[in-house]
Amino acid sequence: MSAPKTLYDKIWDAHVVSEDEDGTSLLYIDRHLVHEVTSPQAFEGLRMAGRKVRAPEKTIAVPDHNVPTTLDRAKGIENEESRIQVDALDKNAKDFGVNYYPVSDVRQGIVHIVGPEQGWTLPGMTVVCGDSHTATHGAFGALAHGIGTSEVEHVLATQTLIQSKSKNMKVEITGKLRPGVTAKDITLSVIGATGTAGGTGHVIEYCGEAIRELSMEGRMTVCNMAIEGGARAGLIAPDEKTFEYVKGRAHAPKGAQWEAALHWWKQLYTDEGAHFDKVVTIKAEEIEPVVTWGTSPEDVLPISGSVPAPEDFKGGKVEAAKRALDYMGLEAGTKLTDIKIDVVFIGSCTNGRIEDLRAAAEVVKGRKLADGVRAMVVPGSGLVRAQAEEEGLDKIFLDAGFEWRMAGCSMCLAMNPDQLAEGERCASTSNRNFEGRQGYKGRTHLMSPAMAAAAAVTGHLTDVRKLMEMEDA
Ligand SMILES: CC(C)[C@H](C(=O)O)[C@@H](O)C(=O)O
Ligand code: SF4
Repeated sequence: MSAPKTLYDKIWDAHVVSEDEDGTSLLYIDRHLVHEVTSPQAFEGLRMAGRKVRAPEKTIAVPDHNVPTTLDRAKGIENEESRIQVDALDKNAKDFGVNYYPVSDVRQGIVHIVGPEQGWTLPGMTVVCGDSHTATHGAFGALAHGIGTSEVEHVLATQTLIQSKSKNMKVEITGKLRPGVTAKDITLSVIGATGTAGGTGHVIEYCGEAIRELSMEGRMTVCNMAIEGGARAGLIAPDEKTFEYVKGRAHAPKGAQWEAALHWWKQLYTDEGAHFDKVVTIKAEEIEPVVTWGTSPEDVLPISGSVPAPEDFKGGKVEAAKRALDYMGLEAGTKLTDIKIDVVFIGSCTNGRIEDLRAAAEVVKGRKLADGVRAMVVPGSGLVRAQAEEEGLDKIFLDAGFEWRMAGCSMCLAMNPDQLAEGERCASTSNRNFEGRQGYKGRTHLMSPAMAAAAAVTGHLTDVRKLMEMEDA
């Protein structure tokens, strides 16, 4: 019998092409996702060297960060820097013959939503992209992580990547979530518990009853933020839900190939007795709907709490908390539910999928935006948008006074005109609350789609369970 292996060990071992004396390995890459921000120099490097893309059929490109999300976006991009990046991707995709979903294609959207949607992301694969939130694809039991632009060029040219193996970390969420608590609350609570450096040097495998009970979309939300917890990647072992989600998608295997793939996918679990270098266990029943109060994803608290005081922290964190409170314009001791908001953003690769829009719409239905609040819903892909319209969700949002946008990263990072004005405070379903992330001097509170919707209709941070009169509130 060979030694018990973790899921990460198994995928790693299946992809090692060669091992170097310096301890690094050359890994085969199954899927290379590409967006317009981190790829221009990589393609240019190939062009200058007279090289080709080694496996264009395994390379998938889509513009997302810079694209306008207004209905008239076919008119083109005003901002020159943004336009140059998107135009470059248009040209590079054509010149190098890779799979491409241009802005005019209904399948266009955020790269991490398009990959799974089109069946490019499959269990047991290695998936890379010049983007830190590539961790999202780990929800399928794929080893997925971000790479830098020079690595993008290396993968384009060789379909391989030089890597050092990470350590194994297990995050187990035991028991069942209470009503009104979502995948976003799990992933933020994990970071609250471990800190943004808690996963450094590790690949996290999320497991436990609460993870198994999540839908594939919820699992993507959890893995999406593995990087915010410092980890190289997040993983969830594939199961029947995974196979069901993947089956029949455009680029999923078919017929005999499907059967062969299933055979391999069913071996993708951590063996009994396999070693983890670090283990974190959280009880699902103890997780509440949470929001962030500061400028790091670890600045997270249950909505029933109050803004902390710098003295509540230790060491270097005291100064960081002072600065965060100052930047956020918050006073220690303020009840979180007394924090008024100006803007609501529902979207991003964390929470821009159909179930997220359904959850938000359920809260918004029959209600109106609070006075003075502006809000936008930005579906994660054109197909998510179409599905939502088929279900009448667009009408619910429009009737309440929300803007209903086209797909893209949008106000998650404000590379397009969707930005906060100075000092504006936003309830956001995205994954980063860094200073200026959503616009110069803009302030971000991260939360789930249901919680963002509750803030939209009340005008302040709100416990969605109270608004919806759920038993646990
Ligand atoms: C632009 C890109 C490189 C960046 C990332 O890597 O994550 C972006 O997607 C983000 O979310 O900050
Ligand atoms: S939606 Fe946000 S986090 Fe996701 S890839 Fe785009 S900018 Fe990055």
